Amino acid sequence: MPRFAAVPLSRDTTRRQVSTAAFPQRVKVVEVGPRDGLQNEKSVVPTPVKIRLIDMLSETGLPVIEATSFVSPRWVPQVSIDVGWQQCAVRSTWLINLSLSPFQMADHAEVMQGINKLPGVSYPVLTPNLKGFQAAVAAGAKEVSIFGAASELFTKKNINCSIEESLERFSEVMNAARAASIPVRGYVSCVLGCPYEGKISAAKVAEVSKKMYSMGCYEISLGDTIGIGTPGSMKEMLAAVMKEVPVGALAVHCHDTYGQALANILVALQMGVSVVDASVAGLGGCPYAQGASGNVATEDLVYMLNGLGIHTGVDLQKLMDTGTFICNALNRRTNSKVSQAACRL
Ligand SMILES: CC(C)(COP(=O)([O-])OP(=O)([O-])OC[C@H]1O[C@@H](n2cnc3c(N)ncnc32)[C@H](O)[C@@H]1OP(=O)([O-])[O-])[C@@H](O)C(=O)NCCC(=O)NCCSC(=O)C[C@@](C)(O)CC(=O)[O-]
Repeated sequence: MPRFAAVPLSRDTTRRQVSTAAFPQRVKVVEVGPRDGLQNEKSVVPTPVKIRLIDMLSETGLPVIEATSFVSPRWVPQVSIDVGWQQCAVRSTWLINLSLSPFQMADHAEVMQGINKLPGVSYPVLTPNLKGFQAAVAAGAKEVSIFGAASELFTKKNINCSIEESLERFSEVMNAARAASIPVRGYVSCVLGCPYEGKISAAKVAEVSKKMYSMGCYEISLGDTIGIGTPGSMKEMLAAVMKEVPVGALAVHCHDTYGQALANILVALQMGVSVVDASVAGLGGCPYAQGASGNVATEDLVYMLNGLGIHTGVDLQKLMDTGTFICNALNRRTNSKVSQAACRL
C-alpha cells in the first residue's frame, strides 16, 4: 500500500509541473451552501445556526455568499413519509412515519437582518417573481438571483410555468431591479440533463442563457442540477453557450451526484470560465431533482484551485472549520473529500 504524506494545506505541490497558461489567474467562488445547501435539509435548521454559518463563511474571504431564498412556502416540499420494516422478538411490523417539516427558508428576513454583512462581500438571494423580489428588498437584499431552466418539465415542477412564461415573470423582476439599481444574477438549471426530460440540447441551454443575459442579468450560472454531466458534455454545452454569452459573464454550478463536478469545473476553467459556485461541506441537493446530491464542496474546489496556483482569496483552513461547524450542527458527515482526508492524516 502506498503511504500518503500529510501536505500542509497552504503548500502547492503541483504548481511547478502544471502549465496554468490556459487557466484564469483568479476565480470568483460563489458560496451557495446557506441556500442551495440548506434548502434540502429535512429538519429545519435553527435561524441562529444559519446566521452563524453565513458569518463564518464571511470570515473566510469568500466574495459572494448566497444567503437564502424568497420563494413561495407552498412550493417547497413540506411533508416527508418514511416507511420502514421493524423486527422485534415478538413480531414484525411496517412502520409509517409521516413527518411535517416547516418551510426551510421561512426565516429569510430574519437571516438577512441577522447576518453581519462585511464590506466587499455580497449576499444575493433567490427571487422567482416580483413578490419575492419585493420581500427580499424589504429585508435588506442588495442583490438577487432569478432562476430558470433549459427544460420545460423542470421549469413546470420548480416554478410552475413554461420557460416562456418564466422569462416574462423574470422581466418584471428585472424592471424592478433596474429601477432600484439592484444587480441580478441568472441561473439556468438542467444544462447537462434533466430529471424529467433526460438529455437537454446544448442549443436550448444557449437559447435560454442568451435570453436571460439579454434581459440584463450580469452573470449566468449554468447549473448541472443533477450532476450528470461529464467533461465531454460540459465542453459541448459551454462551446454552444459561449457563442451567445461572453465567457466573462458565465459561471458553472456543478452538483456532484456522479462524482464529475471537479472534472467538469476543470474543463470550464480551461475554456475561460472564472466564476464557480460551490457549497461548503458539499451540502445540498434540489427539492425538484430527487436523488441529486449537493454542489461540489467549496473546500475541494479551493484545494484544487490552490493546487493550480489560481487565486481565490479564500482561507482554506477557515473554510474547513466552517464545514465542521455546520456538519456538527446538522449531525452529518462532510461531503468534502479534503476535509475527510485532513481528519485522517
Ligand atoms: C415561482 C412560484 C412562486 C410560482 O408558484 P405559483 O403557485 O404559480 O404562484 P402564484 O403566484 O400562483 O402564488 C401561489 C401562492 O404562493 C404565494 N407566493 C407566490 N410567490 C411568492 C413568493 N415569492 N414568496 C412568498 N409567497 C409567494 C402567493 O401569494 C400565493 O399564496 P396564496 O395567495 O395562495 O396564499 C413557486 O413555484 C416557487 O416559489 N418556486 C420555487 C421552488 C424552489 O425554491 N425551488 C428550489 C430552488 S431552484 C434550485 O435549487 C436550482 C438552482 C438555482 O440551485 C440551480 C441548479 O442547481 O440547477
